[in-house]
Order: sequence, then C-alpha cells, then structure tokens
Amino acid sequence: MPSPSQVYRSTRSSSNETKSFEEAVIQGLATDGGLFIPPTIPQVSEETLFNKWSKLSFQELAFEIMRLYVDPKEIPDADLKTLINNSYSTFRSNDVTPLAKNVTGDKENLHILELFHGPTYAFKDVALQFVGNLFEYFLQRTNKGLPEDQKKKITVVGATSGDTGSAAIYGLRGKKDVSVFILYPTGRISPIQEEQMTTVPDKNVQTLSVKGTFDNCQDIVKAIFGDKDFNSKHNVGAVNSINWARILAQITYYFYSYFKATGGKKDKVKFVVPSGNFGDILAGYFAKKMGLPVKKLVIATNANDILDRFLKSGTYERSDEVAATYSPAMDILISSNFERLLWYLAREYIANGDDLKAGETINNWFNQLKTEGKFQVNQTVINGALNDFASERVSNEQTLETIKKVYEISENPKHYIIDPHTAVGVCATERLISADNDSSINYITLSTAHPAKFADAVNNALSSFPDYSFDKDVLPAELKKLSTLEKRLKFVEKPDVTLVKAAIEEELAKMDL
Ligand SMILES: Cc1ncc(COP(=O)(O)O)c(C=O)c1O
Ligand SMILES: N[C@@H](CCOP(=O)(O)O)C(=O)O
Repeated sequence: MPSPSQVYRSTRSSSNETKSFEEAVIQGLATDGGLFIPPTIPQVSEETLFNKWSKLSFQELAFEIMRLYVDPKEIPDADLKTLINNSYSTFRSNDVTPLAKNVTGDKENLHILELFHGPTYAFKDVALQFVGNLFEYFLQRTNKGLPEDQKKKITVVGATSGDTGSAAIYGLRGKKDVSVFILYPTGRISPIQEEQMTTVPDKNVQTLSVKGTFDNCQDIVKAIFGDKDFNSKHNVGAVNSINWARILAQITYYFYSYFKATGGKKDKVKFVVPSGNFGDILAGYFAKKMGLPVKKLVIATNANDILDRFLKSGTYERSDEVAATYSPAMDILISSNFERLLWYLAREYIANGDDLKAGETINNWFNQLKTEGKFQVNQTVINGALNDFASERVSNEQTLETIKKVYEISENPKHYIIDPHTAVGVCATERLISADNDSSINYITLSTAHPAKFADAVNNALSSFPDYSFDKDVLPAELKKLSTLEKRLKFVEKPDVTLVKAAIEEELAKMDL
C-alpha cells in the first residue's frame, strides 16, 4: 500500500479518486483542469533533519525526499537512486546547487543560491533533467517487449517564457518514444534563450514561436490538455510546473541550502524567491510544511504582480495586460501553481480539513476567475497565507540598480554578476534586511538563471564600467557558439489552439518517430 503522501488528487476534484505518482506525472494535468497534489504532506522530525539529512549530499537528500512521495512499488530504491544520479551528473558543480556569499559586500547573512549550473544555465534544469529521465523510465517499462506499432508514445506540449523550453528540450532531446513541442511568445524571450531552443537538431524536438504572450501559450497548452480527442490520440505530456514531478524535484534545494547556510543547525532562515508561475516557491512551501523550520518564504515579483496584490488584498485578479520587464521569464499574468497553495489553504481555513470540499471551493474560485477575471478570498485565508509567505514587488529601475550595486560592492567573488531575475530577489532581500534589522537571520535568495541569458539588462546595468565586458566576464563559451548554429522554428501567426494543434500534427507526421 502506498503511504498517504504517495497518492495524488486533483485540486478541483470533489470525488475520492486518487492517482499513483506515475499516473499523475504521465497525465500532467487532471481531466477536470485541476493540478495534482499529494493531499498529505509527509512530516520529517527535527532529529532526522539535523542529525541525518543535514549531512547528506544533494543526490542523497533528493532520494530521501522523493522516496516520501513515490511508492517504492512504482520506482524501487535502486532505480530511483539511478534516476537521481543520472539527472545531476550533467551539472557543472559538485554541489549541484551551491551557495555564494559576500556578494553584497558586508552582508554576511545574505546567501545566493545558484541554481543555474545545469545544461541550460537556469534553475529549471534541476527538475527537468529529472523529469526527462522519469518519462524515459516509465515509457521503457510500459513498452518493454511490445512490437513497435503498439508502443506508447508521448507528445510533450509545453509553454515557455524563456527558460522552461530549453531545459525541457535538453531533458528530452533524443529520448525514445517522446516528441517535444515548445510554445514561446514571439519576440518576448531573449535572443540566447531562443537560440538555445531552436538550434537543437534532434528530430523529436520542435519549437513553435506564437504571436502573443506567455499567458496565451500557457492557455493553449491547458486547452490542449483539456481536448479529450487530441489527448487520447497523442498522449499529451506536461513539462511545465503543472507537472507535479517538477515541484517535487525542486524541494531538495530548499533543504540542502538551508543546511549549507546554517552549518546544519536549526536557525532563522528566510527564502526569497523571484516568482512568476509560483512553481519554485511552492517547492519551498512543501519543504516548510514537511518540517524544515523556515521563518518565511518571500515572493519577489516584477511589475507583473498578481501574487503581491493577492497577499495584500485577498483578490486574485488577472491584469488586462502583461508588462514587458527586464525579467521576462516572470512576465506572467496568471501564476499556475498558486492553485495548489490555494487548495491547502481552502482545506484548512474553509473546508474543515475536508479534501472534497476543498476541491469544490477551488472549482468555484477558478470558474469565477474565468468568467469575472477575479475572485476574492476571506481574511482568514489571507492570514493563513501570510503565516508562510510575504511579498515584495521590484521595478525595472530597481532591477538594474541592484545588478549594478552587486557588481560594485561584491567581495567574494569580486564583481559578482547577477541576472535580472536574481536581481529582483536580491533587491527584495535588501529591503527585508533593513526592515527586519536582525543580523541573526539567514537570507537565502534564489538565483534562478545565469546572467548570460539576459544580455540586454546586464549590459544596460554594467556597460558604464570601463573594465566590464559581456563577452569576457559573462558569456560561457558553450553559449557563445549558439549564434553560429542553424535555427529551426515554426511561426504560428496568432495564439489560437486550432492553429497550434494543426502545427503539432503536421510536425509529428514529419518526425515519424
Ligand atoms: C529565470 C527565472 N526566474 C524566475 C522564474 C519564476 O519561477 P516560477 O515560475 O517557478 O515562479 C522563472 C520562470 O519560471 C525563470 O525562468
Ligand atoms: N518562467 C517560465 C514560465 C513557465 O513556467 P513553468 O515553471 O510552469 O514551466 C519559463 O521560463 O518558461
């Protein structure tokens, strides 16, 4: 029997139906449009945390955490360990996600959690290297011994504002029985991000440049999941953080960095997370609810601030227009994963612990969001959210000023260069440090991408320094060569689900996998 934290239900379901981990991962999005969650979050004792887990390597810790959410009958210990080890063998740092310190001069207690040492230089690699291997593992098992024409094939369809796309492509390129289609908003991702996605020659990969916004792409992906005929014909799979495995794999670095920052001891820690789709910080919520003694999870947003507005007002309201900012991967109007947090809040503060009633509440809220563009929660729910979360909104000017300031004052290493998303996090952290005025608190700011991916913002902030050179100080050789490679992409001239489905079917026929 799986333990209660090894089964999954939909955030919008008012039935008792549950899914296994494999079903939740392969299906991606529930048929009712909800997201899969483990209704029970496993608890880890302080004794285990500080006498055992604090001494583990990243990979060992990932195993302990994932084991709690995946029934060993679905993935035996040895296989799970192999999946984890293979996934992190592609990282450039032995620590996988190392901490940098002293990057703000004298602020000893501000740590930068560098999440960009994977193949595509973004935090998404931590989860998507694992998700790619997981898809392969499940498919190989399902297809073992079957004749070629009866083998199950998965058609992955994902939306990206720049980083998920390339990380998903690098996680799935060349994998057997999987094709990958990535939708991105034309002209709204950086040139290097576009090159990373469009220069991959593997025949199971196709990028679709869609005239529209990231939210249009995300809506199209969700509509495709909801299209029963298309889905049953093509077995659509998810690589966006709607897929539970994405969140699961990201939980590890909250534990790992906590132990690194505190020397393995229980201490005061706040995490600051540059946020858009709310997937990254949601992993921190799971870590906190599992027992990691985190004081606060701080949402740092750019001008696209639906999350900041919610925490201040209790109204979840879609703005009319997305603002184009210096942190484009966070230019998102609707934060997909917020629905998962709302489910736990609804269950605790509205539904008296009843899973079914929590599903009904979420369904009502999200129907309202669809018809009226917003919904309002009561003060008890807001207060519940504020027990775990705080939020800060950072402007474009503040983003550039922060990149510049960190470059000027960093001590170890000197002239540390951060990307604009990380700058949103660092700016928010500096505000907290002033407001808290408590030097015993450790602040861990998540650095979500390598600065090379965002030349515009970084050059804008730093080009006035005579010694600074983007090519010399920022751009890794691996990314430099991308501009010389042939690009492959297909334009979709409006954000229309029928056009996208037609493009996918046309390309699938050519792939002939
Ligand atoms: C560089 C970068 N920073 C931050 C974020 C926001 O993360 P999340 O969408 O999980 O909130 C993203 C996109 O997801 C990103 O690509
Ligand atoms: N910022 C993301 C947007 C997609 O978010 P996801 O985490 O749900 O995949 C990106 O860079 O693509």
